Amino acid sequence: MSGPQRTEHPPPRAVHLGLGAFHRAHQAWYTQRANDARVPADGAVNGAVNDDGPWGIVAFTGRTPDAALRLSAQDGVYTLAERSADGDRTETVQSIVRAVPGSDDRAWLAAVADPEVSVLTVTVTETGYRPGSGPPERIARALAARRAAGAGPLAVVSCDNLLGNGRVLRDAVLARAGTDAGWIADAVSFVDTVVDRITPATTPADIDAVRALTGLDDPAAVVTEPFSEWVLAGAFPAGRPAWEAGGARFVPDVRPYEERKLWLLNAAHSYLAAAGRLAGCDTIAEAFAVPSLRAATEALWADHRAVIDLPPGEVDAWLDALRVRFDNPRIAHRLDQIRRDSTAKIPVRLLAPLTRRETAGLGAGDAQHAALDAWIASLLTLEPTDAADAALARELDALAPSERRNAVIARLTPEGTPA
Ligand SMILES: NC(=O)c1ccc[n+]([C@@H]2O[C@H](COP(=O)([O-])OP(=O)(O)OC[C@H]3O[C@@H](n4cnc5c(N)ncnc54)[C@H](O)[C@@H]3O)[C@@H](O)[C@H]2O)c1
Ligand SMILES: O=P(O)(O)OC[C@@H](O)[C@@H](O)[C@H](O)[C@H](O)CO
Repeated sequence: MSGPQRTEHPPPRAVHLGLGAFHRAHQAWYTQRANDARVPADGAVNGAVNDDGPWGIVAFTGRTPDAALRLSAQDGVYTLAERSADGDRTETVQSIVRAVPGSDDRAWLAAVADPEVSVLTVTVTETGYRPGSGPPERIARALAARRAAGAGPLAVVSCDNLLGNGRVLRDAVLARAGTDAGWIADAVSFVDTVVDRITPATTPADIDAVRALTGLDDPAAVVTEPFSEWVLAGAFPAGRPAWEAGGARFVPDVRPYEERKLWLLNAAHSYLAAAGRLAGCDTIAEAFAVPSLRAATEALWADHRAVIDLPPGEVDAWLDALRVRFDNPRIAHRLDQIRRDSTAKIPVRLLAPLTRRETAGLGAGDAQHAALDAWIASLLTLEPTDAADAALARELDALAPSERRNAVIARLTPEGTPA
């Protein structure tokens, strides 16, 4: 049986770091949409961006080469299955033109230094921005190579679940840039984004489902939900794909949208991952179907929405859609995947909105405290997923139960949470 076949050859004009399921379901899919919506050179796509040809992506893995090897074996082409509660719809994505193991440093530097490349997207998880983690240093070295090649300005687009992801990445890269810092500050734009599309890790059952639907053998297939959102703020000094064609929105400031997404969706995910696993559930849909967990999630949403700066009707509509997304029983988003590296996620998802409530004079919400307590209980009870979770669990274990929540708040609350 054969795999998906390439029929389009867009030239490499974008680079990605962190080739995983989400890049295939999100940025590469938006780029495919932009390529599909191409109009003659003098036309405009959705009235927003003049089209100047198709865009191909050279995508690098972050840590393990597996995704690059799988995708290379099928020339970068893969199947995306959109899974709703009623069924699956498949399409072929051809925007990734090369998939490269992250260990190939020479290819990495050459790709970013290519003058035809004008966008670098990044998905390296929350841990990839921790002090001392590899991606900022790798990006700084690649930007130095770009400067040396005289390849001109570039936009770097963080697509990870952080508050102010562009600013955080910019600070981390500049801190490692040495004598290139001045050039980077002038020539490289760091774009803030809100990214949203629930995309679990692909399973063998997903590959079987794609085979049954398409007749193709595709170990690089990705299964995702129909919902998708991308909100961006920042400059693209050398151009970009017409991502509006897939529904991306360009706004002056992403802050209210990122708080809505991280404090409603991701906060609930982390709460359900902790409390749901303790209750014996495996997936978000299972946990959200437990009445007490659903009620606690609704209470957490009530605490958080009080400090989200968007019209109430807009938040209502977004939450209505979110309930449908969480209820989708055919998206098996495993709680064990969501609770990975939780020490890096809780500051953004639970502690920043807690600080915001306090600075707004509302005080911490009861549901926020309950969610933190559930997370602490999960840390102390379940197998840790990384060294940071294990170290924190040891620390909390040595404290009296009544001291643990305050210790977490004191230790992990992010500095500079905007009031
Ligand atoms: N999957 C989703 O539903 C989803 C939705 C929105 C945003 N995101 C963002 O995308 C990220 C990746 O999600 P995914 O589903 O593609 O995961 P994945 O495990 O499929 O891929 C993650 C990629 O990041 C690399 N990586 C991980 N930690 C790294 C580190 N410390 N340094 C360098 N590279 C590292 C991995 O090697 C891999 O290439 C998430 O952490 C999140 O920030 C994911
Ligand atoms: O991908 P992570 O590990 O940052 O977080 C797990 C989930 O909360 C996350 O992937 C959501 O599904 C996603 O942010 C939805 O857009």
